[in-house]
Amino acid sequence: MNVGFFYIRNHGIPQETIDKVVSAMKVFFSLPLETKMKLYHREVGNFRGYEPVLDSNADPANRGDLHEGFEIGWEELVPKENDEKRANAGAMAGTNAWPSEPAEFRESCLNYYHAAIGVGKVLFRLFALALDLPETYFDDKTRNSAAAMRFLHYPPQTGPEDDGILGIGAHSDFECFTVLWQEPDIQALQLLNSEKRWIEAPAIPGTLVVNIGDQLARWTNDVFRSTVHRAINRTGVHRHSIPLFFGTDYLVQVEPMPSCVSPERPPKYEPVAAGDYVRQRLQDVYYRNTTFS
Ligand SMILES: O=C(O)CCC(=O)C(=O)O
Ligand SMILES: [Fe+2]
Repeated sequence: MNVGFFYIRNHGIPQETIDKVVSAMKVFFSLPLETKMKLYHREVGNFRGYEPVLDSNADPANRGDLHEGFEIGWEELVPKENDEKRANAGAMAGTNAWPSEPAEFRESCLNYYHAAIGVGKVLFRLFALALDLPETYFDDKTRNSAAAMRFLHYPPQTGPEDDGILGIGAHSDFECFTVLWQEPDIQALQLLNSEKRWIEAPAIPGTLVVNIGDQLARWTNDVFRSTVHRAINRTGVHRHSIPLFFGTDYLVQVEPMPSCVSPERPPKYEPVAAGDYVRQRLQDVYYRNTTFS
């Protein structure tokens, strides 16, 4: 409920699942730019696919973000007939675009994706209990797993502090919460504390970092608050991270829940359909003022 991130240990995701996805993404990012650009997200659509360095810009005060990325949404490892989840994804519907190499990329990514979704489902139950709601409150609002995952590579950064380029500029996340794997012992992530000072969120081996996003802040009328963060990689070595943005189903109306509204705490946010909200925020990041727009 305060500004900050929290860490999870013993999250249950096997180390092998993590090792496999991390090595697969490192191979993918080492491919020639022209190979990766075959999956360019502006051609794939709906924010899926490859994003080159300086393609996004999270902070409108900046010039661009010094990372490359690859983004996916919901997909079963073994497709089911009548995949209801995908059919129902509303404003953010779309299929993933996969590279042909490394061969194990899709399987490694989806194994990790579904393991991390499992962690997110547990967290939703804990958030419900923390709000004095029934434990299953979010279950029917998170059936279609509106969950996007990014694989990120931050090259080491050497430019001056004030040139308007960071690994990822200051922002808060758009969905309910983010489950983040960061490469152990490589410091890059920072968050803005209540005194408006940047403090480090260390990359503690064996943990996942969780931060609250704007959907949950809107939904709970700021009982849970989203925390502004950024990443700067000045370590001299390459750094990778994997955020999973766990949201509510895209068709759900996100509006301050009655238990979070009172005469002393009037509603701060207008209702908005979850998918429209996420889409608009992504559009800002990718189509605002980057070198590519
Ligand atoms: O790479 C990180 O540690 C943070 C990434 C992030 O904030 C984001 O993708 O929204
Ligand atoms: Fe973020």
